[in-house]
Amino acid sequence: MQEKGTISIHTENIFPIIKKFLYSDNEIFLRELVSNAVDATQKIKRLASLGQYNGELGNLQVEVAFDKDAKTITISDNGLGMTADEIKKYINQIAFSGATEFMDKFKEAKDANEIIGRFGLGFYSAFMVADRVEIQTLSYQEGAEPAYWTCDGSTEFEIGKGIRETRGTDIILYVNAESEEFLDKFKLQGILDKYAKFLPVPVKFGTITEQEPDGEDAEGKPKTKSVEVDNIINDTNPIWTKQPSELKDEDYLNFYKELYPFSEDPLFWIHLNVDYPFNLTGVLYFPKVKNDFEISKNKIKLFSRQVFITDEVKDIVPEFLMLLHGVIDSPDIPLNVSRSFLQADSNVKKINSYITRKVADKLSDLFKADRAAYEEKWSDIGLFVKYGMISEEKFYDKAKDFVLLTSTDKTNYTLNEYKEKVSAEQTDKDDQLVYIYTNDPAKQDSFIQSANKKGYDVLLMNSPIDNHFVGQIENKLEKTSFKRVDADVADKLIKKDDAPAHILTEEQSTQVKTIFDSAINKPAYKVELESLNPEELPVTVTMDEFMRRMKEMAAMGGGMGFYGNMPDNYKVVVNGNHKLITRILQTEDAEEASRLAKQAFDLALLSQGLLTGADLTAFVNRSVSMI
Ligand SMILES: Nc1ncnc2c1ncn2[C@@H]1O[C@H](COP(=O)(O)OP(=O)(O)OP(=O)(O)O)[C@@H](O)[C@H]1O
Repeated sequence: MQEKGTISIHTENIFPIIKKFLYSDNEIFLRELVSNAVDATQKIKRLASLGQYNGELGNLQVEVAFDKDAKTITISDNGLGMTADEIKKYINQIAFSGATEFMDKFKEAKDANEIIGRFGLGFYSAFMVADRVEIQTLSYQEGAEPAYWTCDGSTEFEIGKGIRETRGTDIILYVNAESEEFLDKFKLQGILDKYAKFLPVPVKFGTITEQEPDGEDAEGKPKTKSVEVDNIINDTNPIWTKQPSELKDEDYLNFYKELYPFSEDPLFWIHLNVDYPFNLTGVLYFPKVKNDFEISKNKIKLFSRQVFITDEVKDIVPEFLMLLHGVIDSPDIPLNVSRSFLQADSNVKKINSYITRKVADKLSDLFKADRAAYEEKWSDIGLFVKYGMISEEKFYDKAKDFVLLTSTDKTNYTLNEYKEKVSAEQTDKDDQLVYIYTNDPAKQDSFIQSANKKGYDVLLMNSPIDNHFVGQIENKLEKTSFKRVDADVADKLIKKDDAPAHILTEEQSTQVKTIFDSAINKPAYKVELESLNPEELPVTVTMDEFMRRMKEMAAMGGGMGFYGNMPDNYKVVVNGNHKLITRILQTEDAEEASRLAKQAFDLALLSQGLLTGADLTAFVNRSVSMI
């Protein structure tokens, strides 16, 4: 019995399109065929468990082999096999039931994944690399005859009696001239490692040499001999398929090493396991994140029933968790559809919020269970937490209880603890709490010391995300504002009614202002006289908090272009109550008074790292002449 026929498709010839269009992604043919083979073995197992197959199951396995001379790649399985009728039904017809739709839609598809899965063309991806494909198969059904099918990529096929003697299927690809690169051990091994490493059925690819004990030598030392054993490329039972109770920390760490061989150990992990309302398993790791986000991104691998699909999980995992590593496996994620569809998919949305919740719960547990250990990890996880609080409302609601604020003396506080700590000293006359922070403790040291002297605490906000984070919590917390420690002199950071009295008369104040204005002689620096604590520095240079934030936003492209174009403006606060100012007033020689003023101003600049170039040289020379 041999039959020829035409594949039932309404469109002339689909293969040239598949081949040409999908060329860049052509390695996925192996994923598709190996997955079909795995499915076939799982189906026979299922039939056996349902009592619909009573024969020997044998060692269920898939094998990938290649023959460089014959230019073939063969994917074999001992699954359920197909009868000739089933080939006609599943290969000839079913595959192309969507062909018309395919022809309409293929133009908008962006990659091979999209087309192949969406139109049930898994098997036909073989034609991306093969001139001719042959099936040899024997069905599990009693009395079934072996069947054979072949097709050269045109719409013509041939079907007839096959030669396979045991249950299962061989798919033989006659590799085309452009795809001979696939006839290579390392190339195929690489593709299998990528897509098939965790398939649930053993996949054999050639053999490897192992050493086996072989008695003892003449001196009684143990001997070994080389034996060829099957090279099974996959771990059929990866940790995410197991129950957390079966696993030890070591198992998680080993798995992490297997996925990311050159990475440092992760901080901790979350085992995901849901089956309702969607099905999802996986393990997500918190890596040690360096300040460079980008290199840590895109490390989560997405699987569907243990078949690797992609490491682009952008729409499935919330943006702020893109820094996590690990695997997610879900048959419920529509893998083969376009981006916009994925974003609108309700399962994807649920998965997204499930992951967010699990991560928040894990952090909360860690915080509650062992505060000290949590604080130790804070420098690494702080980034996730803050990023999450900024980008996801739901996460903010949970994280507000375990986010930590770190003071310059390295003590950590929760939001509530911090409020409690500073509210007595740092509430201003309008009942607003003022949190003071530094983004550069070395540069702002003199300001920090002045603030501490006044009994104020200064928070450390020097991670790349803190700028945004400050804005976010300021919005959320009631009656609370943030001021960078150098936004004003310490006496003025928090406006209270108890300002020290002026010791200068108005006339004297004007006189001092004139001396400083002419000594400094720079339009960007505006001199103002304040009556501060006599202990404070005689001169301080500050930039207004509002102005500075606007300029920072403009620099980051935040739409504050107007502020970005403004020149830097500084306030030069002269402490009228400081004894140096009195001395300047009493100095009769105008030149000497100006020199003193200039010296005090330069010292203020120096303490902030603002004194550079010729100004610095002039300062050094002046200082030398003064001592
Ligand atoms: N190795 C095999 N053993 C038994 N049946 C197979 C084998 N390969 C393919 N088939 C049959 O051919 C059908 C079509 O396969 P194809 O890969 O084109 O689509 P699919 O597997 O149903 O869907 P998709 O690959 O898009 O997930 C399969 O559903 C299966 O019934």
